[in-house]
Amino acid sequence: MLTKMTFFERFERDILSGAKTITLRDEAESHVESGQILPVSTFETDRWFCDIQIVDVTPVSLSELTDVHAEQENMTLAQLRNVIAEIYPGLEQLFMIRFNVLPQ
Ligand SMILES: CC(=O)Nc1cc[nH]c(=O)n1
Repeated sequence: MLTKMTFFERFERDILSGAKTITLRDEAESHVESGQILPVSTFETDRWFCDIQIVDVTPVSLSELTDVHAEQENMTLAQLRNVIAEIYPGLEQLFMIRFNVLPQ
């Protein structure tokens, strides 16, 4: 089970504002469960910036991504596909983790 989650710094503002409410991860980073509370820090410097509560985790393949997923990531679908291809080149099986940011 994961005990923390990291995000690239470029996503921090969208997460804190509530504009980004999901993250798409590979299998290794999918081991969280509904209700779990996790500290979140930046991938680059491991700086804590919030705590999140997991809503749910759902398998989703790259080819199944829609505008709804993109909106939940505060991106266009084209942007989202590019981001995923950059982070997880060649990976088809993803896991959608929905979360809420807890008040600080
Ligand atoms: C650090 C890292 O992998 N961050 C990711 C990966 C996928 N989605 C996301 O929002 N953040």
